[in-house]
Amino acid sequence: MHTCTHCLHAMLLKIHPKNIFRKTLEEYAQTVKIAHDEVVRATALLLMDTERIRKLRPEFNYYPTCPDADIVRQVSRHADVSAVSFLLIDREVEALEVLKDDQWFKVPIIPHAIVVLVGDQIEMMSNGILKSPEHRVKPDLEKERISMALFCSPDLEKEVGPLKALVTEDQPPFYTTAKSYINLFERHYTKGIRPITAVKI
Ligand SMILES: O=C(O)CCC(=O)C(=O)O
Ligand SMILES: [Fe+2]
Repeated sequence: MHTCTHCLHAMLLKIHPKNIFRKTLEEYAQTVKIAHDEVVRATALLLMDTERIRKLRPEFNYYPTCPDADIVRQVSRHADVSAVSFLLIDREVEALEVLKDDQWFKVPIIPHAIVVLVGDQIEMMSNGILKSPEHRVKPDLEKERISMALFCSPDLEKEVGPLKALVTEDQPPFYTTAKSYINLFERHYTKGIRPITAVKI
């Protein structure tokens, strides 16, 4: 049976916790952690906070050939609720698109490259200096596609909000602080609202 929501998120790790693939995934996650620290460091302003972004959540996406591309495209438009996301996209099927200035741009496939996306929590911490882009997957009608995301976030109990160093008299906070920010996702996503609107001042 095919349903479009079913296309999106298959959590293989949960289904196969002892799978041999788990070891490979753990090694990959260790490597991505190094890349993660580099990315956060490269955003200099966040240097003091690298320790806070420590949670890694893998997610596997499988997109079967889809008879109703328009529905899936609408369902999948979102920004990530992570701090930073690392995406391994399909080697053959170009389908990821990012919204910039109200225009959708295809993300090109570059062999062995990892796509790095700023998530909502970095947008909040940077007080809006870095933006979390909306993106979507435009499924291919003829070819199935897979991708794998590693979402990096602070611990749920950590308060996330604009860093003090980035809030001044001239630059007030544009976001409130929030704990468990990722929990806002379900509530808003189903209504088609970006969760970040809930923390914008
Ligand atoms: O499949 C992709 O290329 C992107 C998936 C995605 O945006 C996500 O899992 O948050
Ligand atoms: Fe995403």
